[in-house]
Amino acid sequence: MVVVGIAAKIYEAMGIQSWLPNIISNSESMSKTIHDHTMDRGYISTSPVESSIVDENYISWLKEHPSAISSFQRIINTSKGKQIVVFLDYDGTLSPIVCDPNRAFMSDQMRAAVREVSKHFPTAIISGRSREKVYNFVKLNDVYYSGSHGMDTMGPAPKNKSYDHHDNVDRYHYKTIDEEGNEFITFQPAKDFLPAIEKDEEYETLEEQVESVLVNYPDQFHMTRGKKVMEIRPSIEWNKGHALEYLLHNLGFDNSRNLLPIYIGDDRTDEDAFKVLRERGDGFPIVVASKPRDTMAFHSLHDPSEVLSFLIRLGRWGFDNNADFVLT
Ligand SMILES: O=P(O)(O)OC[C@H]1O[C@H](O[C@H]2O[C@H](CO)[C@@H](O)[C@H](O)[C@H]2O)[C@H](O)[C@@H](O)[C@@H]1O
Repeated sequence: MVVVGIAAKIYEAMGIQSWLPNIISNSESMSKTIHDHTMDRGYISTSPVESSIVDENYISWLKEHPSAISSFQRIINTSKGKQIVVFLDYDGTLSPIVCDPNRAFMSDQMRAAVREVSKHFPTAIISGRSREKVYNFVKLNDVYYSGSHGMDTMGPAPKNKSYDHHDNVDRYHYKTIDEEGNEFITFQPAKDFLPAIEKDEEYETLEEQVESVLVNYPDQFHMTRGKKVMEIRPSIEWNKGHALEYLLHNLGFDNSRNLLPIYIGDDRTDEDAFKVLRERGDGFPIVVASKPRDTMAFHSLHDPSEVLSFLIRLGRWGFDNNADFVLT
């Protein structure tokens, strides 16, 4: 019953109430009820509702940053007469966070959803990775790519590489099956190092070492921090927020009155773009977060599987409303 109570609170926070009286206390049946319900609403069956977000703090945080899925209609209602433009972060947004950055694959489902969205709305992927790396993960030609935190931006590019994700099979490379029986290959070459990576003291030591090197280059470089990642960046005033503005300008959408930018991202570096949207006052910054955190975003999505649900709905809405965008 405790589990039912918490699940009910989560769903209430997500704006799902009508089915609550029908909840049954048997947890297996409840799982199925949640699964069926989420499927009905276009959610993804891998929803972590049954496990990891059973967290009171998260529930109250959700009230401040409501689910972009339950707010979907409200978001769409504000788009009347406006051009929706979609900005997506890559790691942690379109792909799950994994140990090896070279294995942060985007699922075929996500790719199909992004492809569908890009048919109807200008779509850009803004990443801390190099543009080429992101392109090689996403492999869609009709989207804009902005790599290196927006320092390297390019429009539609020809597909230039195939990606083989079945190489290097060893004991770290194993098959997992989701609730629907779909098979996934998981590859975690740094799995054995996880306990060490988790030790804050060691991360801090590394951080100190990097800083001690950078002290010699005060005008040229600075360090930024992401999810278990430190990056040395050239000291120029350019971030994902600038990239967003640059892309809007380049797409010819300077008239903010007719624009509805949507930006979805999970990292600290995405906050620069959220801030730009807040300041513009015309868009929807959406943070991908499975835990409460300080953010400039208005709405939230729990994880990439919810990003997928949101994008599927957006693409479907674009299709139903004949919103065709032709990239030039
Ligand atoms: O702007 P993003 O597209 O979110 O890229 C940010 C960083 O992403 C990568 O690191 C993160 O994802 C890795 C793979 O899931 C993970 O191993 C790492 O802990 C994360 O920080 C990428 O490696 C970085 O270069 C990007 O800056």
